[in-house]
Amino acid sequence: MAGLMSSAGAYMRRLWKNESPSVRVCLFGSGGAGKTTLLYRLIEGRQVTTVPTIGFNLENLHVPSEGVDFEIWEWAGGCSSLPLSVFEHVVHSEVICLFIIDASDQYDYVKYDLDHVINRTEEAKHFAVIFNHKVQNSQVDATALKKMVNDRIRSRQGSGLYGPTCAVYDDLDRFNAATGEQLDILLSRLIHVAKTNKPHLREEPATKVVLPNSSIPKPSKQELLRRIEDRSKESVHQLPPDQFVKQMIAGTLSTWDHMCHLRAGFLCLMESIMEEDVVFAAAELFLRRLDAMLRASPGKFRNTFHRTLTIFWMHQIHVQMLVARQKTGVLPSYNSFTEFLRQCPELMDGQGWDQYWTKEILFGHEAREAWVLPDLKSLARYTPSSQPNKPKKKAQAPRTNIQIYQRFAYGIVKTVKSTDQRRATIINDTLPIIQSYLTQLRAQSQSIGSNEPYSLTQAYFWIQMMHVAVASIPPAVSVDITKLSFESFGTLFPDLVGAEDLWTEYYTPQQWNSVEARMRTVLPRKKNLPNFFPPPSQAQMDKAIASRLDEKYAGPDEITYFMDGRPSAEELFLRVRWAVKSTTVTDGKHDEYDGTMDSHAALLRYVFNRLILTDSTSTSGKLVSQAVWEEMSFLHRKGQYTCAVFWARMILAAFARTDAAFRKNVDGYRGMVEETEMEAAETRLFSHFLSASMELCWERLWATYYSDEMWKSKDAAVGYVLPDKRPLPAYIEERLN
Ligand SMILES: Nc1nc2c(ncn2[C@@H]2O[C@H](COP(=O)(O)OP(=O)(O)OP(=O)(O)O)[C@@H](O)[C@H]2O)c(=O)[nH]1
Ligand SMILES: [Mg+2]
Repeated sequence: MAGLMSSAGAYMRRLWKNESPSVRVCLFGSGGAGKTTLLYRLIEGRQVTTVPTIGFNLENLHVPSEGVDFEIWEWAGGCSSLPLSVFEHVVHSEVICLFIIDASDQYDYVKYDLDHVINRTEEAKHFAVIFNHKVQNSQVDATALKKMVNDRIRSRQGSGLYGPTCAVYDDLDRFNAATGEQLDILLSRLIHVAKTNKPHLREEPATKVVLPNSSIPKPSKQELLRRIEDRSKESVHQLPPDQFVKQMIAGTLSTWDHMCHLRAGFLCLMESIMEEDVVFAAAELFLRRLDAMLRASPGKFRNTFHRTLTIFWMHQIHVQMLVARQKTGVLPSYNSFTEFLRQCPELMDGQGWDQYWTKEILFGHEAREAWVLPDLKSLARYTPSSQPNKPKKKAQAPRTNIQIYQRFAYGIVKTVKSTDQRRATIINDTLPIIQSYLTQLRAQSQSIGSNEPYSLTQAYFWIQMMHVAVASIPPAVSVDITKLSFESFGTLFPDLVGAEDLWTEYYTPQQWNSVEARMRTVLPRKKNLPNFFPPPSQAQMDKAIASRLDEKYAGPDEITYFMDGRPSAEELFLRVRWAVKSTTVTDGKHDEYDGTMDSHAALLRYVFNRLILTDSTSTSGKLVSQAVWEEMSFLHRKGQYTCAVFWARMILAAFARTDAAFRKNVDGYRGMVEETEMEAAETRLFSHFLSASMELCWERLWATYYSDEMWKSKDAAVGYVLPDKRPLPAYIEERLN
């Protein structure tokens, strides 16, 4: 089992691993110290215009003459808010940490950042402090600052617990990141450290000392299994699942112990298993039930309302459910909780949280009310091991018009479900899109599709079929089709999605292929279109769930086109058109942003408008990234900081990828004076922009970079947290020009 589970750390290390033999350097320092300036002085050999770094910049520096390659990670200032995960995953025993201080800053300004970094880089190979003398020959006397920094570093080194070798490069008293003065000395020192083996400072290896949270010894596996056996004999655990839930809500359970918590959590997870954010959906369900229980019998049970702990346990149970699924091929069943628990007795240790949080954090007010990330160790994540014999699921590119119609039809039905717009409006708006898509495909290649021209009747037929299919899923079932990929949906209705000749039941070939049917919707001659289908069987539902989970937890070697609910090309194509259309009628409003499809499109449009109006080459012009950040910062105020950073970076990266022709059109747009002309041009540009980066229209794009646990944390709301799945694309302003 250990092989199946790996900690987030191990997963990220694999993704972020130093594949090349380059030496990693981490640049830390307070905001505005000159880290970015130093980075690009090294990389580009000149002074670049910088903006406050969002997240980090990552560049490679080759020094062929010395045979050394550096991989430099420059972190945004204000390191004291950098989360533990940065240090855990990026700093290891071969890493050089460089802390830059603006020599004109006060010690009070830098000390928190300095302490934060020192306390978290014990694994590093070398730790050095350098002073950036921004203003040369200035009156500022940095002697006091330098002394305090020296004292601080010495005391750390003298503590005997600190691993890295340390140096304060205060002899470089003219060092300047912008002009590059004394940069050669800094570089030669870094090269020297890179080429030197890590000195052994002490006899025993330098291990991080984590003070145990409690002195109570951990129960053994036998002990935990014994607890499970004992408790499961109690009447409360003999109750069938439905009864258990009923009695919980009614406040009539005989006890409310740790095993009851686990069972209630397990059942909530089973009910939420198809949700996109299973753990969070289940946690909310659990807390609602808990609340009902506490109200129903005031004083009977201890109030165990605690959001962070609830999410923690949901996460732990969920990981074990996925592990069980990988072992046996199926999810544990609703009725087999005790059996499930025997496979993972560690869940029975009610103190299990103490490896992850300090008590101070976990039992503070904030963690009780909101989801707060662990401060000791990242949560273990489920990463499926690759199974060489398992057939790989690959999305097939649609070959025939029917397959294309079906995918579009499914996209339409999903759109109807997930936006406020009326079905008829959506269909009317979408049919021309399908037509243009097919025309485009026909123009691009002769071999794609069946080469049949667009047919209104055919398009409409499949829309109707998909709609009826979706409507025949019983409402009580927790299958939310807005979260199902087309492929998973196909497992629910194999007779519909698999059967390309379904139309023959309704239309004669003559009618189906007639020119008339192309131009307008003709009604079938053989049989009326259906109003309902038989609902999917339980077996088909189970298959759809399995397919959805396979997609959601695709192994690293099968990161396919679906990865975690990524919409199909047809769906993205629709989303682009929708985004353009919905934002052209009414301009989006900032304060309504809630991350849904409609508000997301409005956000994109808003930022895009600002982007194309910002002429960074004019003297009065703002930097593009600055303008984007200004436009996004309302999200920051709304407590969605990481979200703001993420979309700012994604939009900027997409903008940086646009081609010369597009930029030229942007210039043309800026030269326009006529308002209506400008509006039309802006819409055209927006449409071009999104068509080139269709993924931007997917409001859950973040899910390919972040786990739900990271993204939805309080930490991500108030500050920037790093993606734990893969790094964001880098962006620097000047590569735009
Ligand atoms: N004159 C002078 N200005 C500098 C020097 N280093 C940085 N600056 C200026 O100081 C400001 C901040 O520099 P950055 O390199 O962006 O600072 P940073 O440490 O990356 O800042 P954050 O990313 O916000 O943490 C910019 O306006 C730079 O031009 C220097 O050596 N001399
Ligand atoms: Mg910077």
